[in-house]
Amino acid sequence: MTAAKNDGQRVDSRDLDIPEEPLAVSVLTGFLGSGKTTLLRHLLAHPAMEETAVIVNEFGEIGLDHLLVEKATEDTVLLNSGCLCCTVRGDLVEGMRDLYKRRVKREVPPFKRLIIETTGLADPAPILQTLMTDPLLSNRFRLDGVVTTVDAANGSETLDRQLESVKQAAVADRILLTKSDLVEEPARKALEQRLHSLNPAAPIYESVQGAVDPALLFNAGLYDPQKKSPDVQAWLKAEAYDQTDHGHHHHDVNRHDASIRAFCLTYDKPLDWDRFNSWVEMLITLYGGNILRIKGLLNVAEIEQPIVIHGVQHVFHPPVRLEDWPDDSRQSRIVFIVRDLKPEMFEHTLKAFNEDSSAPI
Ligand SMILES: Nc1nc2c(ncn2[C@@H]2O[C@H](COP(=O)(O)OP(=O)(O)OP(=O)(O)O)[C@@H](O)[C@H]2O)c(=O)[nH]1
Repeated sequence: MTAAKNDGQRVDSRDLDIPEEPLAVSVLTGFLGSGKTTLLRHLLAHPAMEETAVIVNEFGEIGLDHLLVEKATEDTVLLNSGCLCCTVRGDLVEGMRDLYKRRVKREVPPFKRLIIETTGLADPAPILQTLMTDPLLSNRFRLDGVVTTVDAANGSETLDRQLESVKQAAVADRILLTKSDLVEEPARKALEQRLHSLNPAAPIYESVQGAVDPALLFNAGLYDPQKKSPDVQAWLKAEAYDQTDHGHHHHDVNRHDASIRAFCLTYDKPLDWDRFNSWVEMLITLYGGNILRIKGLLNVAEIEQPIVIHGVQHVFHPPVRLEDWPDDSRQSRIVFIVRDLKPEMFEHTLKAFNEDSSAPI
């Protein structure tokens, strides 16, 4: 089969390398100077990271120069390891589409994984939303997870001063505590505890000079590519969240993270799908910006299999129907990370929408 190129030449589709599955994307975020580039350097030199492309969504300089050997195309460089790196100074969506196009046309090596390094000042939520909603990107890429670097030496102070850094830690699937060589054990433990209460489900790993096993940081999504099946328990980690005692959180109003709450709602009866959707719509309309992340495993009336939902602020992935329940429980479990909102409000409104027949649907 042939297709017309913009310049009028014909392209033989046998020349195209179209990936069979969406490519895994990991978002690497973390505050300025927290060690993102150092981590990338280490990761990209690891044999397990072959077939990786990196987009550095930065305005500053890229610190990967010593690894560069060859220019693949104008703004893309091939690293020693065979990985690919390009800098997107403008629009990330354009950059990703362009990189995908070049991969399909075999102009760059056939990478299977993409890491996006965000600028240190970024709120990662809009980037996650873009990945989930852009129609061209969401078919070609799937979000594997968010890796957040936190500087063990300055992390606590940064969390005090910069709301962005709190959000970066709150939406992480994996947290990497960097520069742990620079702090004493008690200070590191206190920071770990703080990060854990911000985001109870994210494992925290330590690293010095970016040294970490890449296997710990990737494959954080619902779908386990090794087993070729979803691993919903590892993904949801409902048991890590505060289930009942809403008073556990510290209430130091001078700390940004005092405003962040992570909790799990459970619901025993099957949910009415329309009512549940109306509830979510209500939450998004009224509080979208304050809902950093929602993940859920739902028991929906008249559907035997569980339904998985995943949202970031205003945006939701399309719900996924799994083949089977991960355990014997048929409870719906929804985990939230929110800002300036009370768990009780979620609990009461979920009940009202599902059980009060006069509630709007
Ligand atoms: N002692 C020590 N220094 C580290 C470690 N990791 C990174 N650094 C240093 O911290 C500084 C900042 O690290 P980068 O990797 O550039 O941090 P970044 O997050 O990419 O920084 P920006 O791109 O500015 O946001 C560099 O001087 C690193 O050498 C570590 O584990 N221990």
